[in-house]
Amino acid sequence: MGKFKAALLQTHVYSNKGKNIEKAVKLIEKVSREGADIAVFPEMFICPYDNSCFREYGEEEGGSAFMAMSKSARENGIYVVAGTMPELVGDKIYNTSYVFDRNGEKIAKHRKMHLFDIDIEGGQRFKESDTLSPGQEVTVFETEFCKIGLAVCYDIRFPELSRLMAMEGAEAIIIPGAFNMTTGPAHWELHFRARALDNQVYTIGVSPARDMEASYHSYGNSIAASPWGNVLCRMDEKEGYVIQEIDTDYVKKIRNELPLLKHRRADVYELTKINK
Ligand SMILES: NC(=O)CCC(=O)C(=O)O
Repeated sequence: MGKFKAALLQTHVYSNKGKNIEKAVKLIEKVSREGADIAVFPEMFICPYDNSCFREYGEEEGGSAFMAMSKSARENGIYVVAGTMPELVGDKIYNTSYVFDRNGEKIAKHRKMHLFDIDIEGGQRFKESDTLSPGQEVTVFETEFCKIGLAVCYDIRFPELSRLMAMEGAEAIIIPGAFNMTTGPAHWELHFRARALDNQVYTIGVSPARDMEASYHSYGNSIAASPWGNVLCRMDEKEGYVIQEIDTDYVKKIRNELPLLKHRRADVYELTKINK
């Protein structure tokens, strides 16, 4: 089974958590009827992307958003990559993405590893580390189509992480994200194409729609790039969705024709995970 359809769901994030969940459930139903195999939501799809909101909107694993996504995956027989939500663990908050299979079972969980702390003169400033803690795990999950890597937004800027996922067998990498109006126009597409090209994988990035009333202005532009480095689809800033076909046979073809991963000089350099 080499082909699957991924729905990139560029949702508007309301200040009402329940409304965001309700809308997500309806969207899952809609795209599954339209033939999608995997529904992908954006970073913080149930919560405004604002440090002052993360604790209030957050939940422990198994909370209301988690359960709604699991139930909806099961009822519609579709994989759900539940964007991210603030995960509460004691005093800590993680920016966490859960993946549910067609039976509604949680099959993966990625806590954003690289915290988004930037301060660009005249542009975007954000300090996730004021409220969030970093994850420690590289995340790759199995589907009947292929192995898929999972990371969150700023994680895409660290090529080692995508390379580790490719080395663990990922043929696609899914990234719920929320770039902004300073770095988005400059780097968003470039990163998705670069990680796709250097690892010969599909990359899929899903953002919230832009809301100029919000404190953080998401770039939008949800995107999929091919293992050849081409853009397959790219949205604008508005709410909506795209269903994109992914063909894992094409990954194998590109890797056979241009065997970059085989040509690595493992005798000269290496990349290893540190198990603490
Ligand atoms: N939410 C994020 O991690 C934003 C990352 C971002 O905008 C970037 O430039 O990187």
